[in-house]
Amino acid sequence: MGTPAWEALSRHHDDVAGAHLRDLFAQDPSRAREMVVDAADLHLDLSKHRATRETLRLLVEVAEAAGLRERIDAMFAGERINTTEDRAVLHTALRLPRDARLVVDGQDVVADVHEVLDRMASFADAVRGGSWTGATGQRIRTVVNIGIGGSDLGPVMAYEALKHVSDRDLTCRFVSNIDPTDVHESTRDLDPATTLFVVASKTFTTLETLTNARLARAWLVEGLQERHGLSPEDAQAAVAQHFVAVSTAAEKVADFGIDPQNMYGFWDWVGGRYSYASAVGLSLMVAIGPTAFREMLDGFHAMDEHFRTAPFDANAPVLLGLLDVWYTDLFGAETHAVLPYSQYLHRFPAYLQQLTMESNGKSVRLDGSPVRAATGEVWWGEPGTNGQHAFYQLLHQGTRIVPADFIGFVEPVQPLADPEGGAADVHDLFMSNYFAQTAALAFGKTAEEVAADGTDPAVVPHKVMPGNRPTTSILAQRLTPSVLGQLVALYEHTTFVQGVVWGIDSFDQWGVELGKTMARQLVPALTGEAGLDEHDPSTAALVARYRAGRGRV
Ligand SMILES: O=P(O)(O)OC[C@H]1O[C@](O)(CO)[C@@H](O)[C@@H]1O
Repeated sequence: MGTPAWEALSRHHDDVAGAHLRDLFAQDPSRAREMVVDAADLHLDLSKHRATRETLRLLVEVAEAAGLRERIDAMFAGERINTTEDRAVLHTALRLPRDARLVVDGQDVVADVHEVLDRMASFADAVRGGSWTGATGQRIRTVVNIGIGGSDLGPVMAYEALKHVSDRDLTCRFVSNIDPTDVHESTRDLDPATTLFVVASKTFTTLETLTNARLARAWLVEGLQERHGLSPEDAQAAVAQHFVAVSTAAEKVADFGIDPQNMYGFWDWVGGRYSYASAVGLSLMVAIGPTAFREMLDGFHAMDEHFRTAPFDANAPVLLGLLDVWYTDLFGAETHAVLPYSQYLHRFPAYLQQLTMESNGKSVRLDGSPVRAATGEVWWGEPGTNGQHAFYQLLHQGTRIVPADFIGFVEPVQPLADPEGGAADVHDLFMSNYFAQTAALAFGKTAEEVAADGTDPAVVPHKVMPGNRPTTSILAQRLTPSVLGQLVALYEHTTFVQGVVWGIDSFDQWGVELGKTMARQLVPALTGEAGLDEHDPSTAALVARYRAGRGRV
């Protein structure tokens, strides 16, 4: 921004912004073949973007001027690029192969990573194989992950995505919200004797997680006594068999009462939203098994290597990140839709919300000065085809520009014949929507075409499909653990690329702190132990109403 490369891009935007995708394809039909990127097992079609090959070239120059090469190298080398927290950013080290070596502060982090992975694998095998039992000797049937943010969204997203490779004799549940109904609904039909809790919290200070863990511990201890006749002492001691922890904070885990032997650690160079390839993925590993988990890590690593080594003009995360900058800063796009054509990926948009918005929702640069352009995008989405019957109307005919990612798979995970017995199976019916939607968004339907259908002239304007709506199509053969890892790493690095161009720290999250502090301070006001005078008039009035409703006037 402010560089000659940025100025050149802005001038180029003036030239191409008015062009319709219909014209861009007419001028350059080969863009369908050439504006594509292959990264590991992912094929990305960028041809339906409101951009030309010249645009991509100029965007790459912007990235070079922003020092992207140096920033990538610094991240992979373990430099402390998260400057506001003075931390290295090394989620990529979580997926390095066993024989790699990366020394940070005199310590080979790869050896540390694999030591924890091996312990996790032994534990996962023991739970899956039935040798790790609950206090009554019964095998574990349900794993309940208690965590929030990065300690929840990654594991739950990946568990849902890879359910088809999970052990169906075991079920995972995920409790995150401090709303007590979450823990209640997640445990009410469970047997404490066959339930294992994984308390996942990087800091082990997060109010929601510790509160839910305490509620779960009380439910376990009480249930083992009432339903299984354990003495209070035995039920208390059973916590060791029914609770494990995932954290960077060993002392706090011990203070909570979880045996440090049953703690799986990670490191401060793993950000919460970048953490599910670490021990934070323990519940997932129990569900899908160590082999599939390692396949997923290999998928992450394949994308890491692509990002680290591919030239920028053939580098998927670089080009996706730059296209996001293109739309955000030059077209004024405010949101970004992610539309997986896979029901298994139904939590993927929610996962990406934390990844992208906690990372890039910033308004100051690394040096504390105000950013020079709009940053971040509001990420949202739902799986297709559900979204087609809900919000696609706005994508097709609304006045806003919403860049959208369509993620689809060639092979179905569950092969099912067409119930009518035709040539098309249900996956064909499903995927025809994936292809149709991006074509309709790009090329639309003109007034002439609508009129030619014999449409009432008064209705023609309502049926015109403007087209020129940008999309990325991401196509992979099949939703495997490896492909899931590749997809996640793709978006992690895309997020980083944007942050580098905007000059921000994509790895801190100071903006979440004030609300947490204020919530803690407000508790006495809610109970009536403290007055309301020190709060702003609006909040005081609302709390007064709440208090009255709870009989605490
Ligand atoms: O794993 P922890 O330390 O409990 O934190 C949970 C989440 O809370 C946040 O710090 C935001 O409040 C996220 O960045 C993080 O993923």
